[in-house]
Amino acid sequence: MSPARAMVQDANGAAAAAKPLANSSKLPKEVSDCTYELIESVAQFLLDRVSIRPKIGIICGSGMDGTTGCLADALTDSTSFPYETIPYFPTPTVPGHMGRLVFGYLGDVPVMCMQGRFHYYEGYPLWKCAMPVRVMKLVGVTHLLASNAAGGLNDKYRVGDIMIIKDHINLLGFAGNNPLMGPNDERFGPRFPAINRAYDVNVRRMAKQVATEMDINNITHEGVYSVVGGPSFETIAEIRMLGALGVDAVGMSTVHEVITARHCGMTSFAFSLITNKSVTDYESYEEPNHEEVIDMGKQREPVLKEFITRLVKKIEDDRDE
Ligand SMILES: O=P(O)(O)O[C@@H]1C[C@H](O)[C@@H](CO)O1
Ligand code: HPA
Repeated sequence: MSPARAMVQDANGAAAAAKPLANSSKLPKEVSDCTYELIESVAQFLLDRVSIRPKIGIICGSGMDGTTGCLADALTDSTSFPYETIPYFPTPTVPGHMGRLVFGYLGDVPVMCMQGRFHYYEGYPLWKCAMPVRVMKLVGVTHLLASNAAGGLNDKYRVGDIMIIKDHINLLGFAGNNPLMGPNDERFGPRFPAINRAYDVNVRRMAKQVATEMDINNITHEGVYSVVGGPSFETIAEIRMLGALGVDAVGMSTVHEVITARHCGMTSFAFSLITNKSVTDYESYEEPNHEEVIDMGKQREPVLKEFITRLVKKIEDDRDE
């Protein structure tokens, strides 16, 4: 075992160690209070308590972040921080979304993993939803991998399929809402970042190789994701509009995280698990619901775990070259 590994505390130990400091600090209310220095202090809080130095940060979407069968459970030599023990961190309010930041090894690759994310519909502004991505950056993470659950619009997609995201339509952005709104600190990135190459072509290529190796090409696609605010699912007219815009899958997350990651120079990759088919027919009695989203996430969890583990390994090997 490497010296770095030997120093990692067990999950309970670290959580206990984290508690006293965290309770004394409240999440800032205004974006202008969420400064570089504040994010730096959160990153330092974590770095002081773990010895591994991950280059890959993972955000687990619905179904992969629950109390059972979560990706984070697959990490070895793990140190876990319940969100409420981390200074200035928000806490999730959605059933099925745990709230823990877990450091550990996926296979033999050091990673940090968000088990539970923050959504706009929970009442958090987008900068707050995406704040953990900046923490990852200052911890030293170079690659963000985000997963989500999404409704499938593309006729070829079936429930349980995987969609590698090649691009997004930021509907919240169209409505004048973006995680980068507010003062810009150039230490994170430029005022006007380009976002047209948000989903890294090289990592997407690796993900497709992984799908081939796992023999899951028949359930793997590449497509366009659109974010809506939620929490209500879409109307039929809205789904038809999104389809006409070229959207393949629709969800309520990820885009603000990827924008924030790209702004601070991180390489980004994201994929959707198609947990339900979007309803396009006025005669249909089908209704999307959160329970089916969680159930499908759990059913596909072994495949997704394998998919992410192999991808993380490829990214790490590629970084080393
Ligand atoms: O966090 P993700 O985007 O995976 O969660 C999706 C969107 C809503 O939070 C929820 C709807 O069931 O799943
Ligand atoms: N719409 C929006 N978000 C979602 C869906 C959906 O159909 N399924 C899972 N998350």
